[in-house]
Amino acid sequence: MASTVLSFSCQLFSSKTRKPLSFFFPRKTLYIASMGYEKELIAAKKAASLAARLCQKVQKALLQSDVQSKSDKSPVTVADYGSQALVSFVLRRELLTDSFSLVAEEDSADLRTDGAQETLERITKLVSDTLSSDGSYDISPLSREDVLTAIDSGKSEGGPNGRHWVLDPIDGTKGFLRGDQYAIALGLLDEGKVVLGVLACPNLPLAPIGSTQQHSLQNQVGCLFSAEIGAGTHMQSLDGSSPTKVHVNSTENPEDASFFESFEAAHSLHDLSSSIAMKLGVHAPPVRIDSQAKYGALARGDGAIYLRFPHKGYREKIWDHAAGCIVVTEAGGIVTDAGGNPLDFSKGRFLDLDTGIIVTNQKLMPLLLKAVRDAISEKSQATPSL
Ligand SMILES: Nc1ncnc2c1ncn2[C@@H]1O[C@H](COP(=O)(O)O)[C@@H](O)[C@H]1OP(=O)(O)O
Ligand SMILES: [Mg+2]
Ligand SMILES: [Mg+2]
Ligand SMILES: [Mg+2]
Repeated sequence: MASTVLSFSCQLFSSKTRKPLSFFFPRKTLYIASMGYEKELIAAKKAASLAARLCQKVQKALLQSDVQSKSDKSPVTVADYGSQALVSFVLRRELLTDSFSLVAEEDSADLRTDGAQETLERITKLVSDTLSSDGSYDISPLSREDVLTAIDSGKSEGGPNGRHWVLDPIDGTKGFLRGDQYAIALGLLDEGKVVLGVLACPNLPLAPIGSTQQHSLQNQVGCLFSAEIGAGTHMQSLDGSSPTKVHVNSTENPEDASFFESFEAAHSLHDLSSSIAMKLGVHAPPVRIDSQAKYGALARGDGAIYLRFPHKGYREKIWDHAAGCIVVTEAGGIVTDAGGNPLDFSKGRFLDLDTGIIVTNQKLMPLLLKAVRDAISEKSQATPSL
């Protein structure tokens, strides 16, 4: 079981004179056991890895196909639903619990219509094939109804009590369609707090992004990040290498920091990020990639800052940040809204946020918060509707 070690020394004071008494307690070491989510973490890694396998198959077929145009939404639909059904199925099989609760992005309403039966059949075959390729489940062929039920198990509202799994079966749909970055993002809430998170990023290079140095892992892609509260963040290849511990970039100097943001300008205000970066003195141009792969890349130190400022009116969902948030915080980083408040995952399916999400290391956060405040106030003076 993972544990956190705290060391401290302590001195007593006389209640009459307020002078220190002449002895010290010896340095003590306290072992605070983490709550222990090992079983859940193993299940989550297995579920996300299998879902990644399913998504990779669909993305490969999509990119090789001469027939389907990239704007065709159907392959993405098949992969989204397939990934959600698969994760739900694996978690239930691995954890064997009666109180299974899943907050997930997709639901089966569209698949229950008459016109969707062919799509549903494709999804059912994909899920069955992926499960059989793993070989660890003795499944009689899955029925369409099994798949619909598995997808609909993601309708939970979450909240502050008990345990809830939180899933984005494909985060970064646009990246998936382009053949770029996407992630399968799975987290676990316990009493409103994220206690574990797994990010499977099938197209993320094992070597650092943006590094100009030659690296032995240069051409290998497919990363699995996993984090458990109090136990740090690890990365391994989706092919199954052993996990290594990762840490956020520790730079204190914004001039050495590079920053991540959404590839899609529709998802985040690029001009606001540029103005924040300028105020901070960041020299490097933004690194624009899709999905929570940004959180993974940041957790292993590829860049030092992630800025996300959705357009007015957009409400962030918990499945878009739960796994990414713990992957970064357990690697030593901080995730807050633009006002410096920690993200609150206990409010149901949505996050209530002040303006945007910012991520960096402990040392840069005060400078970053100031730059964010200044840039937002300048922008709102120029455009009062922000
Ligand atoms: N208008 C929008 N503004 C911000 N985020 C969005 C918007 N539309 C979809 N998203 C979600 O943003 C996330 C990806 O953002 P990015 O890749 O830019 O970081 C995804 O969760 C995506 O949903 P989805 O899970 O359906 O892909
Ligand atoms: Mg998403
Ligand atoms: Mg999604
Ligand atoms: Mg979506």
